[in-house]
Amino acid sequence: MRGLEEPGSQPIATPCGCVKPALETGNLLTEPIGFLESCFSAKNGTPRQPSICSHSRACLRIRKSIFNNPEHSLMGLEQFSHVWILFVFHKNGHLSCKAKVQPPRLNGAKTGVFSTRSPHRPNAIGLTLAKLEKVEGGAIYLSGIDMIHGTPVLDIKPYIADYDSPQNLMEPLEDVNLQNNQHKPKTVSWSDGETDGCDQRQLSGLKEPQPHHSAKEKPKRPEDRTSQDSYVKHSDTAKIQQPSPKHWEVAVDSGLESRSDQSLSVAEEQINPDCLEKSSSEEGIDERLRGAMVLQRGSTETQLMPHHPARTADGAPCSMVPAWVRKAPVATLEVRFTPHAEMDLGQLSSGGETDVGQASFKYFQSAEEAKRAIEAVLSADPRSVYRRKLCQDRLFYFTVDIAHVTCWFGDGFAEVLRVKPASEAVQMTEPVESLEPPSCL
Ligand SMILES: C[S@@+](CC[C@H](N)C(=O)[O-])C[C@H]1O[C@@H](n2cnc3c(N)ncnc32)[C@H](O)[C@@H]1O
Repeated sequence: MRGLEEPGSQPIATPCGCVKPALETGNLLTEPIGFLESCFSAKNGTPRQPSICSHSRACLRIRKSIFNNPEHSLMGLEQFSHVWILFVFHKNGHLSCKAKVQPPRLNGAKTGVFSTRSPHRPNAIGLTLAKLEKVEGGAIYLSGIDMIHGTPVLDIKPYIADYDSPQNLMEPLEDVNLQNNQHKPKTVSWSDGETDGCDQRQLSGLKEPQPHHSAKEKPKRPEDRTSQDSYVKHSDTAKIQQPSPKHWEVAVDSGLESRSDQSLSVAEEQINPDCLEKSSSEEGIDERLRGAMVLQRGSTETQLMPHHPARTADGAPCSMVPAWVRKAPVATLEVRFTPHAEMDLGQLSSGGETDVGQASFKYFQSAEEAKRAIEAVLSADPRSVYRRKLCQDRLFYFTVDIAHVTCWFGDGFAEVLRVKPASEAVQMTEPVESLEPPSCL
């Protein structure tokens, strides 16, 4: 078999004579399809993953320089509930050449850049799974985002659970009685269904995990199943059906994102760390990271369902993440507002007719929604490791929509002290052209 040749770094001349970087070289000359209008104006206080703050909002207008009729490129996208957004971390300053990084969730521990979602990576490309609120002409409206205002977006792809989430991989059609549109109860036992092949197949040599669900847990009868249960089946079998918004949520909840929501009772099995020695030492992983991995299988309460595909139809394993992704050494914080901050927030209005001089939100629909967004951002502890460790008593500021938030952090909590109108509010209606950088990225 022929090995892959190292492609030349020279651009290749096209028949028309102009010199363009060839796709074969992997040197893609990117052109943003649009620049994001986001409720987050700066990196500070922007959630580290989209799942942290479901109320965060953004709008992306496809540029006319990409497609004469941008709306044509979005045709059909409205049938999807979620989209992948590929973008450039344009505020990184420079491309990173560090092979190891220190993700804030690891509180100072190092790990290889490619085992993280760090913005500091060789090609500065970000990937966010966002909820698609609506498609309007040549624009899409998103929620649950972690990108700042002005972010250059390279691509949009529909999120398809069947392809994108190992937990949603298809089961054989025979499992479902399509005619009656009812689920056939499987004859599989709990332990059959859930003591999956992940460990045996992929982690051979590891201690065999014990099933952790009690004997009391029984397979649900069809009539007892929740909407979450039925989503799995519907998505497997009737793909052209438009899922209800409730089902959309479920799809993401069982997806791959790391969550700040520590209340999720994730069913997990701690695997003998010794067995990871080879790969972890070879990768140079930080000593503090050694230890358990988690088989991603969802919560015992909601996801240990007999038909939930803990492994694929052909017995392939489900997905795995290291334990730190779900059980980070960084605690979730309690968030409080001082009476003063509550009053400040009440004075920011949700748009429409406002009293003279009253600032109004561009992205949030109400002060209550803004409050929930602020709580979500702070409970995930948005501080850098440096700040967390060395500047504990410093005030922390960030801007979300038109709210400029001042807070401080104590032991296990964050307290919002003031919420003032930001002097330079992020404008949802701002002409896109004004966001575009002069020429290159
Ligand atoms: C940890 S990254 C994850 C982004 C994406 N979900 C991913 O996994 O690739 C998210 C952080 O990147 C930073 N960020 C967002 N947009 C950015 C941009 N345009 N340039 C540089 N940094 C950005 C913010 O500080 C945000 O908290």
